Amino acid sequence: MGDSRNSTICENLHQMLTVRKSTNIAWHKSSVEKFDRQELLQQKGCVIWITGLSGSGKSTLACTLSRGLHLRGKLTYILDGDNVRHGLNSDLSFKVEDRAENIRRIGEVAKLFADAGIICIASLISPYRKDRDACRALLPEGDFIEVFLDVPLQVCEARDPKGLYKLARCGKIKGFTGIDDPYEPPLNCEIVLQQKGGDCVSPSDMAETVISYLEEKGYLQA
Ligand SMILES: Nc1ncnc2c1ncn2[C@@H]1O[C@H](COP(=O)(O)OS(=O)(=O)O)[C@@H](OP(=O)(O)O)[C@H]1O
Ligand SMILES: Nc1ncnc2c1ncn2[C@@H]1O[C@H](COP(=O)(O)OP(=O)(O)O)[C@@H](O)[C@H]1O
Repeated sequence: MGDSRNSTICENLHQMLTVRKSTNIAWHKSSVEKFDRQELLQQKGCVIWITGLSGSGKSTLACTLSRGLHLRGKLTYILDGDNVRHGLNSDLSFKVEDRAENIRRIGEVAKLFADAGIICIASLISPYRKDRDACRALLPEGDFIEVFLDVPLQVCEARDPKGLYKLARCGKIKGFTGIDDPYEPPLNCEIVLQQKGGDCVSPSDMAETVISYLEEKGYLQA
């Protein structure tokens, strides 16, 4: 009973957040389009969406990937969940509806970056499949590249670089992903990165896997 009431409240809140309130608006076209910007940059705009548990290595991969692409002369921009929550999303908590809004806003911003011709790297837990799929739906087919950092909870917890798992385990943080809040792994994403037989795969090897994918799909040329 309580659960179904909570989920109705969440659904209503979600609808309130996503209902369109801007009316009487028109779309203005520019004489400089995405195609022109991509020609200028010699690359194709897209979104690389890195999802995974806290401590799985999302920020590390985002930075390594950004550096690797930069060295190849490609323009990137990172939208890291932790960082965006310092500014644009500082009004959002970790409740289910606030996580949904965090992801929705980052998805919309990522879409703008991709339209600018930039390779946008979004790294955030984004624990719900529905929210990630909604971001995918914002972009043209192929331009949303979901990368799942498939690192087991025990490994993330052993790393615990910020001490957050420890706080979550002793109840000082409530609703921590993987402990007392859900994480829904992707069912069919573009890239899955895992450790190999218990050995760590280095962040630069992981970044190379992503760069090879981008190369193969033609994103590193106009
Ligand atoms: N309750 C709870 N659950 C998970 N994570 C928490 C929580 N509270 C704070 N943090 C810190 O916030 C970072 C995750 O922010 P995100 O914006 O990526 O989260 S989400 O996508 O909205 O779920 C996450 O950063 P990462 O460790 O880099 O993932 C944590 O540092
Ligand atoms: N491929 C990897 N192999 C081993 N350790 C890693 C790897 N990537 C990141 N780490 C380490 O794991 C910890 C969490 O990484 P971080 O990038 O902050 O994760 P997240 O952004 O998902 O919370 C850090 O101490 C980092 O040095």
